[in-house]
Amino acid sequence: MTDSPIPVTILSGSLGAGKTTTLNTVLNEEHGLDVAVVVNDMGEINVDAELVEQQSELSEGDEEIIEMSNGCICCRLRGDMLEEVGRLAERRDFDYLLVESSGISEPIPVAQTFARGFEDAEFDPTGTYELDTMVTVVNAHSFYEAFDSGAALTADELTPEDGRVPEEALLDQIEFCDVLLLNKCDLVPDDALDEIEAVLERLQPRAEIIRTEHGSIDPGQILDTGLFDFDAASQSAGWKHELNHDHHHDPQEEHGVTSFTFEADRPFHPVRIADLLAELPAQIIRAKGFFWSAGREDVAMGIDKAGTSVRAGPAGQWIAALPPAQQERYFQARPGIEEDWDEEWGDRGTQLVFIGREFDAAPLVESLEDCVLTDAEMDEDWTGFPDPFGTDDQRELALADD
Ligand SMILES: Nc1nc2c(ncn2[C@@H]2O[C@H](COP(=O)(O)OP(=O)(O)OP(=O)(O)O)[C@@H](O)[C@H]2O)c(=O)[nH]1
Repeated sequence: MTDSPIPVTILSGSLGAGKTTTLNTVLNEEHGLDVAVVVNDMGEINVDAELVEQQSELSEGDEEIIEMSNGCICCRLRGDMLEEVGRLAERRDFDYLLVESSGISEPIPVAQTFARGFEDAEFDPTGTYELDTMVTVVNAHSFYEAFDSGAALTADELTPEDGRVPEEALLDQIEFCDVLLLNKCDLVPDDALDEIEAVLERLQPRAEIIRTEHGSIDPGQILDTGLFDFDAASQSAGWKHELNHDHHHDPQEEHGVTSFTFEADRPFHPVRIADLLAELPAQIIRAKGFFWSAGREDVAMGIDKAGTSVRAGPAGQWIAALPPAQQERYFQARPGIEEDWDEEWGDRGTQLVFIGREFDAAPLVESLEDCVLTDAEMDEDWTGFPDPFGTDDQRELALADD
């Protein structure tokens, strides 16, 4: 074997989406590679690793499976995983590493672990491993059911360690990957698949979308693709595209999928916007961005809607609220910032992206406009407004089963 870095493919996706099935299919296909497998399962017993062992005819001894339980590789197990892959690398008797991450893993820390190492770990993977492909397996059937009933997008019942909900983990995984496998296509009618694919394209314009049944793919579609690019992946979320390119603020409708950006220079009334956010239609699959809530002239409020979960709360400081010396640093680091700088209010303002299906954007835009302060309210003392948003962090506003 040569000393060139060992390529790594990471498989993400919610519980039951078909990660293990895909893994088994790929391992059983002719791929001409000696593949080592690391499986991260959150359960006490690592069922997945057992399944992989039973199904993938390991008698030849050309595949090695490392099991990791009781934690998630994006959180507690980051160091452990590096230790394992470090141990594997010492032997170097394989030429490809395939990692199945738990359904609730955040893809960015997992990718970072391979691409940039992890400070507390003894093993530094850079140079030894090279992230090749980030794959997210999407359960087409859950999407279909969610579309039909406004139910959650994922059947995953585990809660990520940082208190996020599984739907947020799924959206993160969709928004940060190179290949999206739309699995369980056998359980969904073709016209619904077209619609799901249109939604996925809007959520993640950069990813290659492949429809699968029982994880059946050509191994070359996820092994040795050379597709991974950290910076490109970090910018690939559809909502970032919408925010960064102000080419269309008018609602864009295609294949039943609508997206638009809402902007305002004046603040929202805190109660009105909180009510609106709690009542966002189920057809809005993704909402992201920041807003100015009257009375909160120090912090920018953030919104994060992923499927049925909606969070809102303090997300960062307005540059205009920082001490002058710090402001100066922002001006230098981000030329062009002055263009949108208001003489009185600086960078305070609102920019929100909404992505959904079969919804009429006009009434929502109108409702958002009604949340903006009126001329009379602009002259009022905003500190007198009741403020339903918490002070700590973005918090859950509404859940599907509530
Ligand atoms: N009908 C149908 N069933 C599938 C398909 N892919 C997987 N399954 C089944 O769905 C169930 C879950 O599949 P897994 O591969 O274990 O899913 P996973 O993502 O690895 O799940 P966890 O490891 O538990 O998070 C299994 O019973 C599979 O046989 C598919 O395309 N169609």
